[in-house]
Amino acid sequence: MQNPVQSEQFHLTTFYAALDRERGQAETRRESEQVAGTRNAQALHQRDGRVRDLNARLARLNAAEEGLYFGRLDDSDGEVLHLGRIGLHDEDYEPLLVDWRAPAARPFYVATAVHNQGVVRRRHIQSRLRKVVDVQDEQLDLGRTAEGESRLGTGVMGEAVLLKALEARRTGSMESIVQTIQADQDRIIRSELPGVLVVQGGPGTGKTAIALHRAAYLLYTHRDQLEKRGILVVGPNPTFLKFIGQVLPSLGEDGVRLVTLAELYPGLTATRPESAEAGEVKGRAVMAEVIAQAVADRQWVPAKPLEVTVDRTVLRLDPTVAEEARARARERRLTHNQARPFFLTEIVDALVDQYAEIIGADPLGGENLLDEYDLAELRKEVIAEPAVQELLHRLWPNLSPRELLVDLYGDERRLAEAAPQLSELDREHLLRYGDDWSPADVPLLDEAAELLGDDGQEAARLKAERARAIAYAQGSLDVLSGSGSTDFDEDDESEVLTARDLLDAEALAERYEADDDRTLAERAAVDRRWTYGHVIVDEAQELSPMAWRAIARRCPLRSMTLVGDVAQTSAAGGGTSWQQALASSFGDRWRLAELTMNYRTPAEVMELAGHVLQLVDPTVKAPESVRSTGVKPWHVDVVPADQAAYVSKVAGEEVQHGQVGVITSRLRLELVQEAVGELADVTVLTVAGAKGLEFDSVLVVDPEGIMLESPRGLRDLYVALTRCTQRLGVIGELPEVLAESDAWDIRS
Ligand SMILES: Nc1ncnc2c1ncn2[C@@H]1O[C@H](COP(=O)(O)OP(=O)(O)OP(=O)(O)O)[C@@H](O)[C@H]1O
Repeated sequence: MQNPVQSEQFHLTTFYAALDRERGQAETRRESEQVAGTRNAQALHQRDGRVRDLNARLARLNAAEEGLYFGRLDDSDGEVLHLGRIGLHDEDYEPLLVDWRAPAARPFYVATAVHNQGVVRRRHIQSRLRKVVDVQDEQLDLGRTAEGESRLGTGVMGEAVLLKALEARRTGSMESIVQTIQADQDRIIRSELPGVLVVQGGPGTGKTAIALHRAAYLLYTHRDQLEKRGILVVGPNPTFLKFIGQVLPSLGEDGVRLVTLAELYPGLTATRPESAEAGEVKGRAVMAEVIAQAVADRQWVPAKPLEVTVDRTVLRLDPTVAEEARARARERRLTHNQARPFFLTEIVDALVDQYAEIIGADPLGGENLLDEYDLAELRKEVIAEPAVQELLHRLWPNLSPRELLVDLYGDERRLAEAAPQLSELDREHLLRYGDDWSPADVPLLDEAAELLGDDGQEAARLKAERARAIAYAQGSLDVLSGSGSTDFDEDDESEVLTARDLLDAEALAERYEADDDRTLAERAAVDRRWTYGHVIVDEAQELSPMAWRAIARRCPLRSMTLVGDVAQTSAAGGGTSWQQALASSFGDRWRLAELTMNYRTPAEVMELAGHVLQLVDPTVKAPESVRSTGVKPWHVDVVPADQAAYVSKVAGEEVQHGQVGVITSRLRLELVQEAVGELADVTVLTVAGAKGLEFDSVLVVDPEGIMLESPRGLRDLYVALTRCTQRLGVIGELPEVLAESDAWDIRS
């Protein structure tokens, strides 16, 4: 009998042959599509679509190259199922390899010895560069046992393979976990598409990994629904997005846009730093009312009549006229900028009437001497008068969201009028000058954009887009007519009209617009009103109520996955309970799933972090580590003056264990960064920057400082202590909560 490695090598070779065949076929089809000559615009357009589909298929096939085949299920009837990163067929279209996301693959992740779902053996196949390197079996029929079966009885699936993955050195990028997804994680990944799913889990429970695999699962299962609108993934910072950026491409999926909150509003990246207090005020739900009031305040009615001079004639605008015009414009329930022309028309009408009465008055007391033509001329004159324009601008200006906020933040009086519900101190936090933006401004800009509507800039942008499409289409037509003059053959497709016969550039542009060559992420990025088929938010506990409003707006269907840990909240405006965080945008219309196993942090480190968690919230249980390393965390108290140099020395030593993360207080950041310099494999960050990341070895520097420099400092310390996969060292004076623990290996 063949040994398992040999027999699986046979299968693996068959699957790679199928992969190569499919790849070859797709490439050949793409080539023939590209060289096929046609002058018919519609046929061209359809061909472009086919080429795009083939490119997507090829990208998926290429992404499946490493670890193509990783699992096998044998059932009691002798049926065998092979599982892989992608589905493959043989030449007769018989299934060879089942995509891990297909319903048939599910027992691989959820079958247990107690509920074996008919599976008698689960096999894990590990390969490298098309060679099987290891095979692990789990016997799931209770009558039999086999080597490699879960020793701990923890219900951990594929324990040996899992532990190998967890113990492996980190590469600086998150990797796919398709081979070792655990049953409780699988339930979340395959949870139904509609509704808001909140995934609460402590550090290292796999929330990020699961969220990304869920995106891949949803795109596979609901491709028709999701392909056009895409999935939005919101993460805490650019480093984090870089860290997770390879997971979905490695699963062959690209219909996803990854952003931080700072990039959510088109046309700006909001990176201006600001105080935690200002950020907190801006995030409050009440700011929606403040913005609405700020907009309403820009629809001004003067307290007394205003005078304006047109060609030496003084005209008066009565407050009641402005008041009534404003009421009627508001009744239309349009946005501020959309309603503006209706308001202006009434004001101009009133001024023109007055003007006509004055200058058209019959000295003999008869009827007004002006005819319709004269009135139209007077109207033009009134509108052209700069003083009238200025008056109209004061009464109801055309506003962009940025202008509204610049004016609001920069004017104490405006702030007091728009935000009477805020305290004076809160308003002081908002007061500032300039047109640069912090992440907390993004939801406010978005809110303002909703209420103001298009200020003309968006229309200008769309016009530019359209001009681009027309220019492109014109180019295509020129190429077509050029080729038509040289190689047109009477016999060849003589009934097919050339593009120019059928279409002009404008009409062709319309088609190209519908068939945009930019990626989904690129198109969505420039369109504030883009709505996604599904939204995933990572580190969701950090979001303020205003941020939730901006996110919810991007998914009117409310199909969302929100993953986070309310014990790790750093942001002053973030949530410390899901009820409180989500109430204003989702009420109680969300479902909760919880994760309790920690796949990252070793038990020795978690014991220490657990003390901090006890203080953060005594009702929360720390997640249980799936493994221990036998290495206790260590501590050295080094006086602040010597800390940076000491850290640099130790970080240099720690790199022998892999990627090193140095997490320090904001106060010490620069000093430590300078001391560490450009050491390879060492990253120096604050807790905010380390959110969601992990390293083989972590040095936490100045724990007391981390704890004291923010109102949520204890939670920050908890985050910092839980970033390592192997080793933790703490440098500097210990806060009491850590000093009391006996989980330490004390260094001198
Ligand atoms: N089933 C699994 N198989 C292999 N590795 C896993 C599994 N689940 C989680 N991991 C690994 O555990 C580590 C932690 O996962 P992840 O970063 O997704 O956790 P998290 O819950 O988002 O953590 P945090 O809240 O601390 O940021 C990652 O390296 C991830 O790949």
